[in-house]
Amino acid sequence: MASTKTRQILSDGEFARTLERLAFEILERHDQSRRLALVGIQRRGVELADRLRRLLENRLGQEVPLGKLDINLYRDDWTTMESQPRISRTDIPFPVDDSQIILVDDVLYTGRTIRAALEAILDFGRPSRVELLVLVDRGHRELPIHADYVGKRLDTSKRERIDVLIQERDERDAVVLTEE
Ligand SMILES: O=P(O)(O)OC[C@H]1O[C@H](OP(=O)(O)OP(=O)(O)O)[C@H](O)[C@@H]1O
Ligand SMILES: O=c1cc[nH]c(=O)[nH]1
Repeated sequence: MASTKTRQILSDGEFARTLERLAFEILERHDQSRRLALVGIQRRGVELADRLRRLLENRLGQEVPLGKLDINLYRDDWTTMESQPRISRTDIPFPVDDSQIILVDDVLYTGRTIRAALEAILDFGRPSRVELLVLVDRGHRELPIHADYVGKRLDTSKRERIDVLIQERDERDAVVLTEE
């Protein structure tokens, strides 16, 4: 049996501080914006976006709309996937036209999830701008996609896997690298 080695990349304290820094970076660029909205990609992007929303609302003193996106139907490997795509929920409860959207996901790897997410968002309307925030950018892009806000950049090998654990779903906050 192949052995696996696991290493913690972010502890719960580092995780919280990283989200606070990312919220400050958003505020630096979106000072007075009333058209700011967050969209989390299912699954853990949604919980991350919700954490960021609370941090932003505390600072801005105004509500920041939060949407959820399930990109499974937009995947470019849909027809070759062995199992049926898992359908969770898409809910965009704000007008997308002219909004400034920050798309939130846990890990950026090939970029194919983000490509699909952009296609999904554009089906709802025409935002004035879309930016990307990820907790971990692990490299190995297969498309010309980059993140505007990055929690942690990691040089990884393709044999490694990054898992983001989040309290609301996994009972603790952490980022873990597994080498197979
Ligand atoms: O840049 P990419 O190569 O597209 O990879 C990044 C995506 O992979 C993971 O999702 P996964 O498909 O594992 O589903 P999950 O979020 O439901 O666990 C992760 O949450 C990102 O959304
Ligand atoms: O390492 C990886 C690659 C894709 N998606 C993840 O969540 N982790």
